[in-house]
Amino acid sequence: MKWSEFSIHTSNEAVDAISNILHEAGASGVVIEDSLELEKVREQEFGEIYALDPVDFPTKGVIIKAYLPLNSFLGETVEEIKLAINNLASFDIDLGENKVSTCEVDEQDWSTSWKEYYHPVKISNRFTIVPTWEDYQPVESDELIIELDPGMAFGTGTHPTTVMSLQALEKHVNDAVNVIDVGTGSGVLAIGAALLGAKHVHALDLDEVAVRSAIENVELNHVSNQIDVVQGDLLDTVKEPAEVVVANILAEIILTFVEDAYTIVKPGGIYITSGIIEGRKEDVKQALIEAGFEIDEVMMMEDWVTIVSRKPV
Ligand SMILES: C[S@@+](CC[C@H](N)C(=O)[O-])C[C@H]1O[C@@H](n2cnc3c(N)ncnc32)[C@H](O)[C@@H]1O
Repeated sequence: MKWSEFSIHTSNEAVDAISNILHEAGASGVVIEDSLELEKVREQEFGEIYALDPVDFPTKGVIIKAYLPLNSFLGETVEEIKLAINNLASFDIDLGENKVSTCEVDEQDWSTSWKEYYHPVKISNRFTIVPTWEDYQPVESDELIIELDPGMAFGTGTHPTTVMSLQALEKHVNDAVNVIDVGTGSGVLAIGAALLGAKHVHALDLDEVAVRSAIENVELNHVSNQIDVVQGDLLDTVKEPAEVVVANILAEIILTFVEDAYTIVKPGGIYITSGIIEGRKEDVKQALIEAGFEIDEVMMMEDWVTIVSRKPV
């Protein structure tokens, strides 16, 4: 079968909105590539492992790739997608380079082309993200392996906002805590929390494609007994408070539920907010403090920020 490959060079800020447009246009999966990341990752080979050095990644925007079946509606669909993307500018969303290109590919080409790019990536002291087709053996005795299939949807798990969230989870999750993962996407953070020993993880996402992808990844990583994945809007499905709550969503969305988040974090517990573009850091910090949280740590990678806050006892 023939497919049309869309490559959209845009800004970090526009990723969620453009991914939604592509999903709505019928794309079966959307993959986000930091434009310099793949190049750097390939250059910095250390044996089988590729190291990500946060300070080494200048911001050049991202490339979003999506695949649509080649059929008689394609011309119309391409025009609709371009129009919808250009309309985002009227919501003050920076579109960066805003270059859209398409080309024709065979299914076999794109389903195997991922394999040239993605290799095991060590993203923190303990976590290594391994594509499903790689036969990887842990190097360290306490190393934790998260298996993901970047071809399915929602990226490789190596986006700065995901990496910082996993690094924060590594510090705060142990076998005494329950975790809530708001906007689970591929399920990568929920899986990470389960591998760190969390008693239970409640993972949720608004997007049903994300929910399906997360369920598949949870099964792939053999952590179904610790995680439930549901479709839900923000905290609607949350029944019990937890010691650790993580939300890797955009600042605009985080700001809408800071007070509700405060009620579902147990006293003494941790709230990890990620997906915050640098320009919104102070707004989110301020909102967290006003809701009653104390700021524990502010992490930065490229122009992304993760804020770890604590609910006082
Ligand atoms: C930036 S992705 C993060 C995915 C994953 N947690 C990670 O760290 O890689 C944000 C996710 O939030 C989800 N999302 C957006 N709005 C939401 C809402 N109102 N309720 C639940 N999930 C939402 C999106 O569908 C997307 O999967």
